[in-house]
This record gives sequence, structure tokens and C-alpha cells, in this order.
Amino acid sequence: MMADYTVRDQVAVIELDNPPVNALGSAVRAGIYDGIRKADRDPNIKAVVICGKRGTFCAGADIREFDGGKNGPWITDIGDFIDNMKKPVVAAIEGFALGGGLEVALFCHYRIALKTVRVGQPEVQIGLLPGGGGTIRLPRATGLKNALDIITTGNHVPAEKAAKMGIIDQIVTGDIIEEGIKFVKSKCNIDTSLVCLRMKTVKYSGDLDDISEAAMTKVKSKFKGAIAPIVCVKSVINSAKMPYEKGIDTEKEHFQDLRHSSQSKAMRYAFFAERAITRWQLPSGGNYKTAKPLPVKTSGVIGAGTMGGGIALCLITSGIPCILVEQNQQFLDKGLEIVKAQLMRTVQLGKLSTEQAKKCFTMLKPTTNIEDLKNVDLVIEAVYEDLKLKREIFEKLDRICKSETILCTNTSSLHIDSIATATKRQSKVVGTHFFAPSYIMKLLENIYGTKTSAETVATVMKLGKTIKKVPVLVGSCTGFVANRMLKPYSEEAQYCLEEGSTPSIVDTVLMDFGMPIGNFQVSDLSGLDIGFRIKREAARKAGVELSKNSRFFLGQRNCGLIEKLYEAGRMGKKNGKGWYKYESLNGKPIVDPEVTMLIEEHCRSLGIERRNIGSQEILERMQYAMINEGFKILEEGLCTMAEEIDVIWIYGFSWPKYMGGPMYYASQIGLKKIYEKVCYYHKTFPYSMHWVPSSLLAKLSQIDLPLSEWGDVAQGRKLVNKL
Ligand SMILES: CC/C=C\C/C=C/C(=O)SCCNC(=O)CCNC(=O)[C@H](O)C(C)(C)COP(=O)(O)OP(=O)(O)OC[C@H]1O[C@@H](n2cnc3c(N)ncnc32)[C@H](O)[C@@H]1OP(=O)(O)O
Repeated sequence: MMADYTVRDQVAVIELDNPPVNALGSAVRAGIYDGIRKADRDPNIKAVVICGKRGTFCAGADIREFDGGKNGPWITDIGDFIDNMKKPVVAAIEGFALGGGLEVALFCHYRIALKTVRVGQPEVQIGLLPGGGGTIRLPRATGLKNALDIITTGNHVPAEKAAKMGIIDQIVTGDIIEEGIKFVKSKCNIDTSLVCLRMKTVKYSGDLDDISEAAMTKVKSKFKGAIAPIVCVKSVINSAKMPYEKGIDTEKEHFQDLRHSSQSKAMRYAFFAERAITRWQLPSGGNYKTAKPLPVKTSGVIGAGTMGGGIALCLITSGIPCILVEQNQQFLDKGLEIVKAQLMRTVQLGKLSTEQAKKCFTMLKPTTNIEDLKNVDLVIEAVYEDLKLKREIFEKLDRICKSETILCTNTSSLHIDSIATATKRQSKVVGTHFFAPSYIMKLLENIYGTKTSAETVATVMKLGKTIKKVPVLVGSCTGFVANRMLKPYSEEAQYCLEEGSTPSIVDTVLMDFGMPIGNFQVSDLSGLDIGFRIKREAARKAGVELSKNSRFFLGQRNCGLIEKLYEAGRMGKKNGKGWYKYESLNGKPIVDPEVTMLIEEHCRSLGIERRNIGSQEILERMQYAMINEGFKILEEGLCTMAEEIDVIWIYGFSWPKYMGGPMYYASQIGLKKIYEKVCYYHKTFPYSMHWVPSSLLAKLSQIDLPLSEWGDVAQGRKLVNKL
């Protein structure tokens, strides 16, 4: 049994015991069920305490069991039994009570908790609804409005707030079991039916249909394309519409439908992928187990532009003091304004109080003197993408900073070694690639160079977590993983324009797939001048001319549309015209006939025949080209597992979690089909290197291996020819 049963002072104590988070697997459910029945039968027992071992109550159902068909009592059987008990039952909560964990607590007559506790119904984040009575009982505890909010967002609620909401009866300090026993003994004479949530009515104000409609509208716009939030709303509304039993039965049906849905399977995959990528390893052998992170108590950021300012903000809002360096006072002042404005916005969003924001700001020390960085533990350089400039800065930092200081570069494309070699501490140089807007986007691509030490990697991986990012470790190559994969994706989008499509058609196809924003809208947001400069820099490096009228560039297919738009003064959203036109800085993209004409003229001048391109082809070409690149990245060992690529796309480019990430998506389509299509497009477009099929993809397309083993095949840990 995975729940210990002991008796203390005539109180039965049932302790959930399933490391590491007491997940409510079938054996744990059976343990609780047997425990309460035993306590009920025993005339010497006056009351029951349910609690968890190892400092936490329960993180919910065992997510891994949803794929199989494990039995054991259904969770609501526990609730049904407690509802009929005359002996009081209290949930004594420490750590987390999430998902099925909170549902078990809601079965109990009372809930007490330590101040540090967090409760929540995060099932929606793995494409489910709280299927153990949560959508029916939580509204009875806290009212419809709060329940809708908690269940549709999946957000954790801190204990004191949960107490105010009526979810927790008492906040306690000290030993949670002792407190539980003391509390429940004081309730031995009450009529338990009076405190049983099943018996309560659901509180709400206004018209139920209006509440339902408003909640539906909200979740449909906030979680576009996701099914679970919609079903969550339906089920919570049922709690007020239906008798308790009918609500519970309907909830169970909804739960089973969602559990078997492709969206939930993908989101469950993403949940474990996010955890798998924390088990990083370096080709040199260092890994997450053996390497110890260095403390980062003080930090510095060089460059107070939007990127650097955002990074500094991440640091100070996580309690790490930061010295922000700019080359002159004017730039520094401008940067500080950006930081202040972003802090204000955080306050407006209710994520920080004014007091907290003020305190954060005091942790920022602006300066124009780089020498001020001499004693910090870690510096992040965030100047613009210029190798010469970055090398100069690193050479300076190497001289100025104490020998222990870790030097990070926020480059989006340059090889780490090309910067690290400017120093005499290559083992302490590492890439930390933030994504714009750096304060908001969750992905942190950490890049190791040839000589980066495991200790340095461990430090930036830990720092990533501390500043609430999702850090993923990758090897160094041009563009690293994210931008390297983005390149063929956006190139194919532009080729589709040349061949007959339009920016709005391409973007609509992507958004219908589930991307929150289309390729050309993103390009307008970041600015067409960026894309133009990248191409110009590549041309400069290769010693060739950039020609907008050539269909070939560096021996590859070329689309000169960006150059043409740039020349026409179309910089993107910032000047109101790019691939679309905009009426204001916050305006929506509007199809611009001028762009359509420009594209058509471009095709005429180059003799490109335009045709009707179907949405399937657009999607396939953009996604398969990028997926093929993903396999090359695995093949080259720049990632050690396919999960890393998926997490990068989910958190760097907002790939819908309910589609799992591009590699997971490929696994669902089938590698054989992907490989055949890649070969077909390679034949059709022989001048696009990105269509050269990855040999790993070719190999894996011949066999049926789960995604979790693709990295092993790539790294030679699994020999496929011996299978
Ligand atoms: C039978 C009931 C039927 C229906 C209704 C109920 C449905 C549910 O309850 S669905 C599950 C709802 N709960 C969650 O979604 C919570 C998931 N867990 C978390 O959010 C976090 O793990 C945490 C906040 C509880 C702790 O975070 P942290 O301290 O950062 O640790 P990790 O996330 O790294 O987790 C450690 C370790 O535990 C594994 N794990 C966590 N929760 C579960 C779980 N519910 N089921 C199975 N495994 C779980 C996690 O994967 C980590 O292990 P690995 O590193 O080996 O992957």
C-alpha cells in the first residue's frame, strides 16, 4: 500500500507515500480507500487525518498512469465514502495539494495548511479537467467565479489566498500531523454532514448562461485551439446546473474523453519533456548530476537596449542585484525608462505590488563604467550582434572581472568559441540566448562552447530556473537550435509567396494549425531590417554581392523579397508597414495591396510563374523543412534528445503545447511519411540545402522507435542495425 496507516491518540493518520511527489497512482488511491474504511470500522478511532510524506501532500494523479489502464478504486469512491462518515476527516496539507491531491482534500470535511502551501487544479495544463470531482466540489467550496478562474488557468493558489477563498479552513504553523490531530479532535462532536461539500450549494451572482458565455469567450481567446479549457468551463457550470451526482458522472465522462484526446497526450508528453531536458549532459562527460552550480549573488548586464533591459529585469525581479552597463548616459537613461515601464506593466498586471516593484528597482545599479563589474559573479553581455564588438567586450571583461566570474553572451547566432577565445577563461564563457521580449519569453537557450566547463553550464542552467525561464542546453552552431530551425521554416514561407501565396494566406494557415501568430507577423514585429541585415552580413562574410534580383545566393535558392520590401522603406510594425500595414503601433496587421503588387512584380521580373498553393503544401513545406533540420541537429549531437527541440519550440516560438512540439508532431505523422515528403521536396527544390534529407531521419524512418530513443540512436547509444 502506498499510504501508511498509523494510529495516534485515537486518530487514524493516513500518510500518502509515493516518492517524489506522492502522486495519486492506483496503489495510493487503494491505500487511502482502505485506510478510511479501516478507520471507520474501528470503534477506537474517533477521527482521521490525511497527509503526505516528504513535506508534500500530493501533486495529483500519477500522470504516467493515464496512458495505461491501471485500475484501483476511482478517486471519487474515496469522496463518496468520506461523505457518509460520521467521524471527521481533515486534510493536513504541506507543500502542494494539486489536481487529484486537492480533490482528495476537498473530499475531507476540513482542510488545514501551512502558510507555504500551494493548492490548485492544474489539469487543464495537461489537456484534462479535474476528473475527481474538482469541477463540482471546488465551486461548492469557493463559489463559481473563483472555481472557474482556478480550473481554467491551472494557476497555483497560495495558502492564505486559498483560505480567504474558503478552500482552506485554517492556516497553521508547526508540525502538520500534530496540528491535524489537534484540529480534528476538536471536531469530534460535530455533525459531519454540515461540513460536507457535497451538501453545499454553489454560490454565484448573475445569470448562469451569461457567466457561462463570458467564461467561454475568455478561454477561447486566451487558449486558442485548446479543448480542455472549454470542457472545464462546461463542467464547472454543471456544478451549479445539475444535482451533485449528475455533475460528477458528467465530469467523469468528460475526463475520459479528454484523457484519450490527442491534445492531452501531447501535453502530457510536453510535461515530461520539460523535466527530461533538465537531465543535461556535455559531450565531455559532465552532467547535471556531477556538476555543481556556482552561486550567483550579484550580476551584471552589458547593453541596456530592449534585450539587455529585459534581462536585467529578469534578474532583479528574481532577487539578484544587477549592474546595468551602457556606453553613454543617454543610452543608459533610455534603457532605464524601458525597465521602469516594464516594471509598471508588471504592477498593472498584478504580478508585483508597487512596493515590490520599488524594491526591485533599487537592486538595479545603472552605470557607464564597465569597471563596476569587477566583483560580480556573472555577467550577461547583450549588445548587438557584432563579433568584433563582442570580442572586445569579452577581452575587457576578462581583464576586469574576478577570476571566478562567469561570462555569458546573449548571442542569437555567433559561435561561442569565436567569442570565448577573446578571453583566457574559456571554461567560464557560455551562451545565454534570451528570446524577445526577454522579460516575457520563457525560453533560455544555453549554449556550451568547446571549453565551457560543466560547472559553468550547471550555473546557467540553475540561473535559468531561478529567473523563471525554461533553460535548455544546446551545442554551438550558427543560429544554435532555435534560429537554425527557424531559418528553413521562414525561407519556405517566402518561397511560397514567390510561387503564388500571400503573407496573410501563409499566416492564416499557421494560425489555423495553432501557432499564436504567423511567420510574416513575427517578421513585422522583429523588423524587416533585421532579416535584411542578417542576409547582408552573410553576403559580406562570403565576399559576394547581395542581389535582390537573383534567384540564387551562395549557391542556394534565394528570395529577394525582404530586400525589396526593405528598399521600399517597409521596416515592419515599427514604421507601420512591412509584410502588412498597421494603423498604429498596437494595431492589427492589415493586408496591403501594395505588398501584393510588389510580390507580383517581383515574380514577373524574375519569370516566376505563380500558382495556387494549398494550405497543406504551405504547412508541409514550412514544417517538414524545419523538422528535417531538427533531425540534423540531433544527428550532429547539438541536442542530446528530441525533447529539447520540442521544448525550444514551445517556449521560444509558442508552438502549441497541445501539439507537443515539432518532433512530437513528426512522431504522430510518422517518420516514414515525413522522410518521403522531404525526399520529394528535395527533388522538387534541389537548390535548397534544407531539403537534403537528414541521414538520421532516413535511418529512423525505417524502424519504429519511440521519440524518447531518437537521441540515443543519434548518439550511438542505441545501434539500430542490431535491432
Ligand atoms: C485518479 C485521478 C483521476 C482524475 C483526476 C485527477 C487528475 C490529476 O490530478 S492530473 C495531475 C495534476 N497535477 C499536476 O499537473 C501537477 C504536476 N506536477 C507539478 O506541477 C510539479 O511537479 C510540482 C509543482 C508538483 C513540483 O515541481 P518541482 O518541485 O519543480 O518538481 P518536478 O516538476 O521536477 O517533479 C519532480 C518529479 O515528479 C514527477 N511528477 C510530478 N508530478 C507528477 C504527477 N502528477 N504524476 C507523475 N509524476 C509527477 C516529475 O515528472 C518529476 O519526475 P521526473 O524528473 O522523473 O520526470
